[in-house]
Amino acid sequence: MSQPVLSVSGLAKDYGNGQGCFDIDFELYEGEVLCIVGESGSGKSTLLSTLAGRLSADAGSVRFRDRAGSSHELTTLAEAERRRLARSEWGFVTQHARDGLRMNVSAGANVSERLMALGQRHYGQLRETAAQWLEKVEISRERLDDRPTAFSGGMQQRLQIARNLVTQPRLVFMDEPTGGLDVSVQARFLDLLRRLVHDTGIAVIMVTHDLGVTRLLAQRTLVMQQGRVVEAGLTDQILDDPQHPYSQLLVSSILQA
Ligand SMILES: Nc1ncnc2c1ncn2[C@@H]1O[C@H](COP(=O)(O)OP(=O)(O)OP(=O)(O)O)[C@@H](O)[C@H]1O
Repeated sequence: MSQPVLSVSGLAKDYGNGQGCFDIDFELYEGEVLCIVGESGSGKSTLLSTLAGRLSADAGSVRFRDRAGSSHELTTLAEAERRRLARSEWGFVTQHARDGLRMNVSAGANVSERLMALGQRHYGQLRETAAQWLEKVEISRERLDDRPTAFSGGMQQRLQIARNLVTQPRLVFMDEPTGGLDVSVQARFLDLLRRLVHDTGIAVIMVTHDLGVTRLLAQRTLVMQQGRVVEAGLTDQILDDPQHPYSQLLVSSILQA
């Protein structure tokens, strides 16, 4: 088996009030989608932000293997290096598009920004790559010069995906990317995401409340309660035969809904 993209051991973020995330261990491989589920306040977003270096860790290790095979310890990475990796090797898709997009520049500029940050300067090529990525996320290339404010919620989320995937990252963090979308738009968005993961081989770590999303996308799932992982394993096993009482509760509450 290939080396993991991410190896996490003993990771903790302690807000000092007993809240945060603690003793987190897992590995993530290329092409794999891992969902983090759990009730509100269980530490899912804290874990995601700590993994991505947006919050500083208080203990443990997060080792990231880049495309060239070099390994980086993310918990002690210098800020400039973290920014470089964040632009080139990973992406971050937020629940609210306004947090992940630049709303007052064009869709094309949103998609090209990361390429420009990596040194691409040829205007015609940037525009063509941006147009191709809009089409990949099912937005007409005619909309290249429109601002995201003129897009629907589903289109904005698809634009965020294009903005993040254009640099072919190894790993994409997603925080409730379907949270603000209505059900029919969600289904189409999830289909697209599944196809892109399959085609590009990216690894994804996704926080979600929605076990339907987990079932559809994730090979593996972490169940969190009060800042800790109470159950981890294959998604089908966790959803069909949960072992921990809290996972059983979570699954049965969905079945009853
Ligand atoms: N900056 C902070 N300082 C202190 N406590 C915090 C801070 N941010 C979050 N917390 C607490 O840490 C716990 C975990 O929060 P977090 O946002 O990670 O949970 P979550 O599982 O993502 O919740 P939700 O599903 O509602 O987004 C919560 O009890 C929250 O109140």
